[in-house]
Amino acid sequence: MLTFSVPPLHHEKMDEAKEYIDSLTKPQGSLGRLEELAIHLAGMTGDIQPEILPASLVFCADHGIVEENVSASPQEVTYEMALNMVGGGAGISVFSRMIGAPLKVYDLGIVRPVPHDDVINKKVREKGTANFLKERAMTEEEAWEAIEVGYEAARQAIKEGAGCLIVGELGIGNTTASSAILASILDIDPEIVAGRGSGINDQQLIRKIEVCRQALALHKPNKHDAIDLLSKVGGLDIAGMAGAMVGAAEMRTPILLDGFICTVSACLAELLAPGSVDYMILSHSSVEPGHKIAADYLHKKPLVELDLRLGEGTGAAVSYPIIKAANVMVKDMATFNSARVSQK
Ligand SMILES: O=C(O)c1ccc[n+]([C@@H]2O[C@H](COP(=O)([O-])O)[C@@H](O)[C@H]2O)c1
Ligand SMILES: Cc1cc2nc[nH]c2cc1C
Repeated sequence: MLTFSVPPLHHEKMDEAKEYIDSLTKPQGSLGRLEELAIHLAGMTGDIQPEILPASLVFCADHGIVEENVSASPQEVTYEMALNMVGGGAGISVFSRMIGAPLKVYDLGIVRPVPHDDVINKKVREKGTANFLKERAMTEEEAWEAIEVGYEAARQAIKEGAGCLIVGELGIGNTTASSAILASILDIDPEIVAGRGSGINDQQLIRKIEVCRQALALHKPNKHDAIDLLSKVGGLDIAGMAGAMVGAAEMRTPILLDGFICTVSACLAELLAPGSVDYMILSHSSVEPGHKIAADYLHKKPLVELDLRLGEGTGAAVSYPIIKAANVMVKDMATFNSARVSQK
């Protein structure tokens, strides 16, 4: 079992960054949220002009709950899309290339062996999670193992030079697990958070809500305990992402959150290691209704709204140039003094 320790934000550096930003050639505050972002980056990294090279980490796994007809897509899509990701043709592949982020794809429990060296084999369960309407999704030991895979993946990416992590997922059925987790954490009816995922019909949505209700009634997870939640109604991909976030937060590395599943993982990361949330930036707002609810719970405001619902880390990769804009503002803009611009 790992024990975590997340450092607090560096408040002195945040004050220093604010003062420096006010000396740049622009009316004070005129770069709005970019200024807030630059101050936040300083607090996270402890550096007012940090290097924020991006890296994308995608955690893939299958979900036994798909037996309950809660997804629009066949389970094979997890396997097929993992290959597409490393083949360069998935959304996260092209957006990672666009921003110069190396992409690593981890298999935590895709139901089939994946015959490609670039899909990193870290299977915690050969057949993915169990159907949590009938039994626990996984054991507590397996939840820890999946967290550890993510934790080590983040540490490795940061050691290899990453200064900003894009954390994504792939797993048919994972919006059902995420809905159950979030409803449990917030003590609300699953109807409030469950949505259409990759595109289910009305009848399937009713079933998805009922599946979540019944699973929560059966397992009664402890909403304060990430391991209990993950092992009872979670997913290996969701656990991997939570571990990666904790690993990044411990190393003062900014984390760009993506959509619904990713943001639910962020809630779990905060349960595992309080303070992790300080190292997170929410990239966009997903169409999935639970995303806004999870974001509000974490007190996070999305940078952009593009009506995305793909997952994989795509919204984070697409939004990275905004973070980079905040970074070049503070690195490259002239000051009133250096450019000899008059100031009142
Ligand atoms: O990130 C999101 O907000 C998001 C919303 C809906 C669907 N997804 C993706 O779609 C898959 C899960 O959808 P589903 O309907 O099978 O639960 C999974 O692979 C996610 O990456 C992702
Ligand atoms: C094609 C496809 C790609 C995905 N990427 C993440 N979830 C997905 C679901 C589907 C169906």
